[in-house]
Amino acid sequence: MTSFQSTLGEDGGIAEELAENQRAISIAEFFEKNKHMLGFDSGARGLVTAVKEAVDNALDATEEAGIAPDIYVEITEAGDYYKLVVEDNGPGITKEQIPRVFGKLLYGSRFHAREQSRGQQGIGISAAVLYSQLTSGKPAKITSRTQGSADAQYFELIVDTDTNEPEIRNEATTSWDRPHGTRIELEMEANMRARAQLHDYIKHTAVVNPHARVELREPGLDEPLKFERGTDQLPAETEEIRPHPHGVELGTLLKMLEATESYSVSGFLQGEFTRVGNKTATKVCDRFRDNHFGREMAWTTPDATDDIEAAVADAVANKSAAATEWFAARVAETVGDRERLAHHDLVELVDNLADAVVEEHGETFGDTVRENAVESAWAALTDDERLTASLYERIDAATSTQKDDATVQGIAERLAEKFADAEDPRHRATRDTLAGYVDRSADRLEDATDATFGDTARENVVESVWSVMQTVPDDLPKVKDIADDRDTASDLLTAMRETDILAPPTDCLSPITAELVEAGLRKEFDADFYAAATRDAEVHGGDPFIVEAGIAYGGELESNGSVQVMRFANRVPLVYQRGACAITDVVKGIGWRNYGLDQPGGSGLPSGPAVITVHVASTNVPFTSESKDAVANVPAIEDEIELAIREAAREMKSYINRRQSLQKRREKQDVLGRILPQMADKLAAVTGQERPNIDGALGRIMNNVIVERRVEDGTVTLTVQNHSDRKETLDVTDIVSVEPTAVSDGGSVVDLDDEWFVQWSPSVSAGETATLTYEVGGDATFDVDVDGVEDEKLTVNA
Ligand SMILES: Nc1ncnc2c1ncn2[C@@H]1O[C@H](COP(=O)(O)OP(=O)(O)OP(=O)(O)O)[C@@H](O)[C@H]1O
Repeated sequence: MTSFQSTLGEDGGIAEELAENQRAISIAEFFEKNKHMLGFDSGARGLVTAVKEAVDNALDATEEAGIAPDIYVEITEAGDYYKLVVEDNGPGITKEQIPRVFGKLLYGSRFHAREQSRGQQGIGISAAVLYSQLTSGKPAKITSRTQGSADAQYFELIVDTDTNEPEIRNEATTSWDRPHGTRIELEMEANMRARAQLHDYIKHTAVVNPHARVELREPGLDEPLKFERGTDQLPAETEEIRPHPHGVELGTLLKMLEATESYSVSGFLQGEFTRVGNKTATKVCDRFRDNHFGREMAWTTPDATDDIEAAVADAVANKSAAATEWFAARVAETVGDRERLAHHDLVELVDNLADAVVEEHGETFGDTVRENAVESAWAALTDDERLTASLYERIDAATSTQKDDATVQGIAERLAEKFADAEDPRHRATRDTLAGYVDRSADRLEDATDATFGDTARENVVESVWSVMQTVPDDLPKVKDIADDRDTASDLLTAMRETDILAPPTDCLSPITAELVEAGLRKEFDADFYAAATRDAEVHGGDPFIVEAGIAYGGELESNGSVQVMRFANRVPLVYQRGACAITDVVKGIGWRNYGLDQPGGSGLPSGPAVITVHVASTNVPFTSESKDAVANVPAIEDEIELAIREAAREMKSYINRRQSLQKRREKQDVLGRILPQMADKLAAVTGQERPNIDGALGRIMNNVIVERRVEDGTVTLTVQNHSDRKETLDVTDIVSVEPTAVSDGGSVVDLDDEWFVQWSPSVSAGETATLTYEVGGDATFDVDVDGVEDEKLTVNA
């Protein structure tokens, strides 16, 4: 045979030559070459990523230890390089762990934990160390003091890229004025071109972590950027959860099977997974049995069972005629009593009767007799005609009136053949095998006749037959055996995924809450309107997640250009890869014109004075890459992001509508305010009569709430006339320079530096008037303040 390889020549040795250059690559070496994957693709970006990794770790560590975070970040120019210092007041890191945490990639405490945390992979901070040593050649300097210890530990170290192990350059015990915490010092080639992103990261971190105190110093700032703690309340503590059966992959399952102490599958499922109790474990085990062993077809039994009786009698040898007759008659009779019978039913039934025959006739029916009896009875029960009749009934039920008799019969005959020809005489089949039988039978029928048997009809037949097939009672393989056999493990995994199981608990998550999302927006943005929404927890790939969204609108927000979208994942601001993020995609996909924002072309980022913020919290946020810049397009998460944004956007829409209608009202009022006096003047001129009193006319025409004050003989009367079409509740405060007395019902008086605040909160129905009174002696000055009704709907004549 001539092969392409023969043209390579006779010299050989190419593989050997190649082999000389082939060697394992350490993970550190890999990331040294692929820094961009971890967010260290340029000096500008590298600095931001290093800050982010250190600050995220500081927040994780302090929160885990129940300490209110106090984080200090300092960037200074150091000759050709930049020096980054990040200090926290966390629990510190033990002397043994420091080298591994900072000098070994993929070393961390969170990779296996199903709990919401900022860190996930155990790469972040060691990658920053790697980047700093590669660009400046200097080791990382770490100081850490653990809670309760008198001294701090100091290390200078780098990552050995050949071995991915820490290389300690210097080590000392030292003193540190912080009672506990960690200080990291890294020198790196960098620049401040990404200053905006750095500030955004720090500012947005403060927005979603109001319990943290954060301070940033960098060369471009005259004053440090300080964010004081807004609350002493730490985020709710999260619970670690076991994996959910719907979320694990085959590799993880195999590892778990190897590691578990459990002996049985049921024990393994209940012990290692969340939301699996005895009942659910049984359901999974039954599915597993179906996938692994297949089900057994249960055939309908004949009305007359003479054939079965004769067959059993023939099969029993060397027993007395009486015992044989009794046994054969009972087997036939019991079979006849059943509507359907699977092979394992027959085995059980024969066993029971064989045991009974000892009591009746004193003769033992051993294994061979039993096996022979089963075999003969099964053969008599499953002749071609019976198989076809049983299947005809199932196919007819599945296809109802759509198929003619000949077609149903044609499929039944062919399918019966498949069962009869199968290697396993017990007529066992997995669902896939059954589907194969049905497909081939239908294909053959279509070839032989002009009947058609489409996909839906085929699926219905499979379902109909499968529903009468029975789960077998065989013992499941033991956990240790499954761990050694990928195919069996895969059957188990399929069963886990196919079984309905309660969604995982959500106490492993710590959402910011709608209230704090809104408070964070209020703190940072001077807008007219704020709204926020927190959705209920959902699940993706076995991991629970919660989406929250907030919107700020109007006020001092920039009205030119696109709205600002702030993205957060597990309370970490995402500042890069905006265009590759599911959050941005969802914002772009919403029809914002429906919510009152401009959207050039009807899609894409809306424009106008708004800020949209979205937070995705999960035990496993699916990021698009290791640098954790963008949320991946997982449909279940995208759906929730959309619903959360729409919830907040609906509130914004009603606010914008209300504002627009008030704006129209204001314009109308302005026009009326101008023309009413002119009309009054004109009327007086034309009629020669006195100019009509137009006080209050504007308010009445505009259906306003009118507040008027009259003072007569020391009695002050404030009237509140409600000309609108709904009940209004107002806060009316009259500030008076003389002490008031005899304040009418419901009123209160507060004395402040010789000014008296007389207050009422009247509720006035549409078309009604409320009268509020008090008395003053002597000359007084008055100033009324009314709250609770928009300015545009209020006329104050006082
Ligand atoms: N400032 C700190 N205080 C206490 N422990 C820390 C601190 N920084 C890091 N650690 C510990 O070191 C581990 C490794 O941190 P690293 O940044 O490499 O990974 P991570 O935060 O777990 O995950 P990711 O790679 O997603 O950032 C953390 O899991 C944590 O246990």
